[in-house]
Amino acid sequence: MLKQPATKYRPFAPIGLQDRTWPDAVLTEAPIWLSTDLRDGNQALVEPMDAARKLRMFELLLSIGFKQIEVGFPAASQIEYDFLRKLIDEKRIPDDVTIQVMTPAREELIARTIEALRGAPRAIVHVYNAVAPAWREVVFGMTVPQVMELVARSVTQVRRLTDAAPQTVWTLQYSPETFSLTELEVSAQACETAIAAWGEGRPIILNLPTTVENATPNVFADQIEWMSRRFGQRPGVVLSVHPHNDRGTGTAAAELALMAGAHRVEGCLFGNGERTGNLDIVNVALNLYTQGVSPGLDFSNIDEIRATVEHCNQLPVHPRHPYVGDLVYTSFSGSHQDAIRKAFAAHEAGDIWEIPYLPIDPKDLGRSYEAVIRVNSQSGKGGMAYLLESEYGLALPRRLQIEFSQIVQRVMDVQGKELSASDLWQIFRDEYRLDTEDGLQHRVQEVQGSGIDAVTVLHGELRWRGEAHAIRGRGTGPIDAFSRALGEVCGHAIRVVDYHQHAMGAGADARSVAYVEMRVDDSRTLFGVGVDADTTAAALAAVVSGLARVADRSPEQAQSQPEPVAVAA
Ligand SMILES: CC(=O)SCCNC(=O)CCNC(=O)[C@H](O)C(C)(C)COP(=O)(O)OP(=O)(O)OC[C@H]1O[C@@H](n2cnc3c(N)ncnc32)[C@H](O)[C@@H]1OP(=O)(O)O
Ligand SMILES: CC(C)C(=O)C(=O)O
Ligand SMILES: [Mg+2]
Repeated sequence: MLKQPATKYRPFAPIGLQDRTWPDAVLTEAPIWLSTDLRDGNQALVEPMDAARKLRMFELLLSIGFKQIEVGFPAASQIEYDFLRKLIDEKRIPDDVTIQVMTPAREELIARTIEALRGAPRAIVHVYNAVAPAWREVVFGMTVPQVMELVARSVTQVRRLTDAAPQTVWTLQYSPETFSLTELEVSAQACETAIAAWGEGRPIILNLPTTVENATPNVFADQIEWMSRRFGQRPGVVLSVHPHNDRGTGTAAAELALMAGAHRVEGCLFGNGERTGNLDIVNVALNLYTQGVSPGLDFSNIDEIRATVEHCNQLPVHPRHPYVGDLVYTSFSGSHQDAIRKAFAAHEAGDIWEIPYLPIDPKDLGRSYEAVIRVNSQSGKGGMAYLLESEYGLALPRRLQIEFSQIVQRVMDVQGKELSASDLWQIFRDEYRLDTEDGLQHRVQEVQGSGIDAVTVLHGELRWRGEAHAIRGRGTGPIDAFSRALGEVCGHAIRVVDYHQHAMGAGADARSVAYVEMRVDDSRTLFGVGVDADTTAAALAAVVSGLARVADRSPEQAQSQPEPVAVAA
């Protein structure tokens, strides 16, 4: 038995490119994108797409803006063949779009593939054969010259058959499959052989895959720069890459390869594909977007795209998947929420996007801000204040945020699950008695004196715990007068120490919300909240709310739930 399984493996040797230039390159434009969802993605599905799903995927890819789409492997099955025929016969390929189809370097399969393309206005014929040592030795049992012979024979056949169908504009794509695992000279020789058989200067895509990712992405970048030096300036040649994601670095490999000289990228939406998937083409495109480079693909309704992809592939997209997952624009943790809330408040339309923890504006992808902040036991006051403000228009003063977040935390400790904005609103209404009938029902207000010496005298009828009380109070203003009057009825000394008010809602439905911070019996400081169409009534209701909170606390509660701690602003 192996004691150290790592001894089974050997590292892939770096290629030792000394004067590499790609580390200094900056991506300033989008590459040519090829979607292989209908081929490489499809061949990896538990249940490959039927005709209806294929068509839906094709139309989705068109709507996103792909100009090159690998639509299948027509020699593989009747479904694949018929789908290609449908696209051509029903003239479903827009004038600015080129379809691509794949075939192994096998005579009968090449013949059937090109036959399937008859009548296509434009087409890329994609021929591949594996060139790495293990495949040469184990799969094909071929020497390097025999592999080159296979390439020459196959491409010559493609040329002969396509020359016989001049109504189609043909491009050859040659992929030395397993490129990243292959000696560079062997890959280069295979590409030279393909170019020579196809005809120097005629349009050819040299597509270099990490069929299986085998090294860190910088090694792939060196390989691509090496190939780019050899083929990058050759007339008719487009250098393309086709990364997979076995090491989880498909995106990095593609980006570094573009820096190293590739101009075209093949991949699948959300990284579907063999094993751990093809390169996630959405990821690379939106990474460019966040660097200020337009990818030329439209993901402005990413959720709809995801729904279609999930339908076609019958595979779910992970909630943490870059840019599209359900949770990727959501912060649960308090300090992140605090930073996001402050940055949103400071952000103005037209500003550069610099919102902490949100690398992209969710609205650019058709997502809303609703899910940006969600409250659970990891959250702080900022998150809950954000939800109450964005959903219910409550701008809680900072010290009230601190008080209320401790109340929410206690609920959370018992329930242990996420609280929605409406849960928070209900807790808030209950805690601050927004639904009680208590309060000043009728009031008559008079002001005696004037200027700095003016005194408000307030008369009225207070409803307190279901009973009506006639009250009369004098003070420096209505709040002060009312606090004194209320204190007399309830047997408490009330002093208002801070007061905030703002409008909630707009137009005829607008109401005023008042927050009073009060000191009761010189021993407790806490908030009361009142909402009313009238601003003074809202303020007075806030005083009743605060007092009710004091009065409702049983001695046991006071023991087990300490008063929220007032923290200095
Ligand atoms: C990295 C990639 O994504 S490669 C893409 C692969 N995609 C697919 O295979 C999906 C569709 N494929 C299919 O439906 C089938 O494989 C078919 C119809 C193409 C061929 O089926 P079969 O004729 O039964 O052959 P099979 O699939 O077993 O292929 C193995 C044979 O092809 C040869 N072969 C494999 N790849 C290639 C190639 N690129 N060029 C030439 N020959 C090849 C193998 O050496 C083997 O030959 P052998 O039978 O003489 O030993
Ligand atoms: C480009 C082709 C052959 C491919 O899918 C691969 O090598 O992964
Ligand atoms: Mg592949």
